[in-house]
Amino acid sequence: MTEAKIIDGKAFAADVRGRVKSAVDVLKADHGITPGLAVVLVGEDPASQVYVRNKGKQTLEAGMNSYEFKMPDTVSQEELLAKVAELNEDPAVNGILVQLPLPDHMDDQAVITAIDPDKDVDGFHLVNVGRLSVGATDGLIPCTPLGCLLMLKDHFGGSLSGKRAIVVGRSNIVGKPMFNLLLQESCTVTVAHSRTDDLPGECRRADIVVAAVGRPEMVKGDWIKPGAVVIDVGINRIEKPDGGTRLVGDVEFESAKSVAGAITPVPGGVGPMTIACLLRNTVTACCQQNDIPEPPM
Ligand SMILES: Nc1nc2c(c(=O)[nH]1)N[C@@H](CN(C=O)c1ccc(C(=O)N[C@@H](CCC(=O)O)C(=O)O)cc1)CN2
Repeated sequence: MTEAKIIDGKAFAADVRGRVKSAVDVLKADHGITPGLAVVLVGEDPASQVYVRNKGKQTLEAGMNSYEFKMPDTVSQEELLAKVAELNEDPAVNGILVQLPLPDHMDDQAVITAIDPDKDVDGFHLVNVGRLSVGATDGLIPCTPLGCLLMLKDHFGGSLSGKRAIVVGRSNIVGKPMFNLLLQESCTVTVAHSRTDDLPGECRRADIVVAAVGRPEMVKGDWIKPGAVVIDVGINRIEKPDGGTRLVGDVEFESAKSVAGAITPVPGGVGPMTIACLLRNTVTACCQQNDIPEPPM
């Protein structure tokens, strides 16, 4: 049997960033506008520090302005909300992102709700959730599901119409928006979760499997229909027998790749698309705020 095509998320993300840069060049040349992205980091979480650093670097590389705000984890929610309010009013800032997770004393939803929905480049605000759920075209779409969709559309040559898809996981950040995006593409979509009966059987019916459940290597190769496309959103750090650690997805890659038609690896699959789509959303937000057509990306 032939092995699955490995979908190279790093290369795909680099391509998206290149298109974003070209769009930014058009905005600068034709409209004299440079999009700006503000990222707020609260606390010292090492992984979050890396993600925020990469966001700033890639924003600048795309030719946009990057504004980074670091706050200690002792900061009060009121102080964070005041920063968000200031950024909402700043015309140089087209996109605002508060890095998650926030410290325990903060209410994530209250902070997200404080962001101007038109600057909510994470697509987490209830207004954007609502826009996505009714198929509105002016919403900002959460970056990770958007990245998955772009990879799927590329694989299938543009149309997903009629495909049977399963999303394993029902989180607000990935599972639910992924469901809405696939439904809009005229897929027949199942959302599976911890209470789903016969999860392997449900997966075996799907042409597209999106695994976003947060459990290391839960989806096994014999759950995959031969030739199906597997998008693995999981990023789980597990211990190796020698005492070190390694990253694995929610799919058992080795067994799945000998059955699937195409599969994303972890690392190097969906992960890099998250930041690329954040840059894309920042350009989208900037165009909407200035009432100018979005250059193709
Ligand atoms: N406000 C937000 N917070 C968080 C988001 C988000 O989209 N918005 N997502 C994650 C973190 N994240 C970006 O913020 C992110 C996660 C992973 C990657 C990535 O490229 N991962 C690599 C592996 C990295 C490693 O070696 O550890 C990969 O999968 O290849 C990019 C961005 C939570 N918070």
